[in-house]
Amino acid sequence: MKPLDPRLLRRARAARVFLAASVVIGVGTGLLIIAQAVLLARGVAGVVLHGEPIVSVAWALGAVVVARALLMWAQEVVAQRAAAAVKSTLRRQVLEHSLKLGPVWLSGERSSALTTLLTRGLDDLDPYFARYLPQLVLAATVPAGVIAWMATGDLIAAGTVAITLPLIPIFMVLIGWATQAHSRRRRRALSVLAHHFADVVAGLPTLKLFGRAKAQEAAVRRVTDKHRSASMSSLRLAFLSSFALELLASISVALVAVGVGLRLVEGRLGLETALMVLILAPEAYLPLRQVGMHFHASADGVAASEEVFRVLETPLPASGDRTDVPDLRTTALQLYDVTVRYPGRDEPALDGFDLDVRPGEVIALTGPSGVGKSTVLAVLLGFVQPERGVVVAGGSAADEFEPTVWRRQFAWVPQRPGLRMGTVADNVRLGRPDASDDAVRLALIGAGAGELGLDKPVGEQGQLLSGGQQRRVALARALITDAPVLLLDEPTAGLDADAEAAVVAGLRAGGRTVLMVAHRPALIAAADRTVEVGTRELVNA
Ligand SMILES: Nc1ncnc2c1ncn2[C@@H]1O[C@H](COP(=O)(O)OP(=O)(O)OP(=O)(O)O)[C@@H](O)[C@H]1O
Repeated sequence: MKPLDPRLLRRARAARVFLAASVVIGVGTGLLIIAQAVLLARGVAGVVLHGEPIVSVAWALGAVVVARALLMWAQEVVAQRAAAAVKSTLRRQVLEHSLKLGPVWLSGERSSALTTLLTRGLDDLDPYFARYLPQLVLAATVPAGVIAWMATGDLIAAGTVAITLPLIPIFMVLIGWATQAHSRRRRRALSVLAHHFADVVAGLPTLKLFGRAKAQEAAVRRVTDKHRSASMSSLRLAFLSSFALELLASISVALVAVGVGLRLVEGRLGLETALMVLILAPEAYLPLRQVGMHFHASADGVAASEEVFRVLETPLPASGDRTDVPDLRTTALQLYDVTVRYPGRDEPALDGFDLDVRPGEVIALTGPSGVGKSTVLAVLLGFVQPERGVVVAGGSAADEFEPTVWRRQFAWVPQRPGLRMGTVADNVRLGRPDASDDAVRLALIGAGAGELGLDKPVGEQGQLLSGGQQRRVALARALITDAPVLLLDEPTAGLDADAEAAVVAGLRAGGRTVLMVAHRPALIAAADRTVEVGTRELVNA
């Protein structure tokens, strides 16, 4: 683990500002530590040797202590602000980047891992900024200053500190290597735990129905045990490494003290200098020891930021920047020899697929489950990059166009409707935010959902609506857009015959181009043309 990931500085301006402020505070702290030691040594030596009054030194010492307290407060404020700003910057960047990577990249386990990362995961950066980084800066500034000052009074003591001090970072690096693997293991266990809980809670009704709810207890216990033992071994390592560093620092200070004592007795060193060296010696080791202490608390934060960078460094699919997308109301759309292979799959999901979509046509894509029908829609939307072949509109390849502008030509109803919490009207208005109530009502009627009130509440992921209602609201959301092409993935699955008939009528009424994945006869019959995916054959309905 690198002490400071340069990517963090590159990606988050707040981290750079924070580091600069920390260096200023670190240098100030170093100077105050030296001033404090000098004043203390002078005061004690003055009282002991010459019986001088301590008042003026005490005032100066008081001022130094207050100044140190102020610097610590400033460091705390700067650190908390920086942590909050960096977390929000990284969250925003990860969200934006994953949106650009698209729903296919996000699908499956990745979405829950990302949820853990963006919520609880990034909060682990708090101790990294509040404790670890400031100490790291102090470790880089204070010992150097302290040794330099010591050298002006006692070269041998300064030399002893300079030789023993590097042992601490060497030990820290060794401990760091061991910690890194532990921290990763703990993070993985936490992620598995989060997924497992989410899955069990989401699937509780099903598990109860099949009498498997009790069996989950054992599984949850197994996963939590793994997490517990990973956490315990991290803690064990943290305690052990603190002990090792403390021991090393104590022995080093003792070495300095013995040398100073001997030279003092032999009369080669004055009392004031000896006191100053003795007060300063522990201060030289302290920042490094504390870096070691906070290192473990911050390791989770660094692991989280590494995951953030893994997402941010996932290359975006190549895309063009042309914004002159042809209007698909009047322009045909073609797929030539499109072959798609998902990462990690040997078999292509779609193999040499051709399709010619004329404006205003209603086309049904049919074929057995898993043959690649949804993949055709994903290719058209630019969510999946074909390994071979091309999508063409008006003589230009689709990937020459800016993806968001290209996607404005389409309204998409995926297999999972993806509704959000709010009301039915809120969800329909995602298609057109400025739509009037009448327009929303019309879209709902077009989707065969005229009976749904606009203010009917919708829960998270469409809860509080039936499966069929969710589909029809998602369809209304597509119908209310003015996109010339509708891409519908089994839009009438789960609907009764009447609702299906209403949907079919609604689709045809708009006069738009429709490309729909269809299994049900009523929907297939409503199409102008049926295309069997996976056979390269066109069958006219
Ligand atoms: N994100 C993905 N990662 C890996 N493989 C995928 C992914 N999405 C789909 N596949 C695979 O690609 C193949 C085609 O999937 P697709 O969803 O396009 O089929 P489909 O014809 O729409 O199926 P269905 O009718 O069941 O919805 C399947 O074998 C599927 O397992």
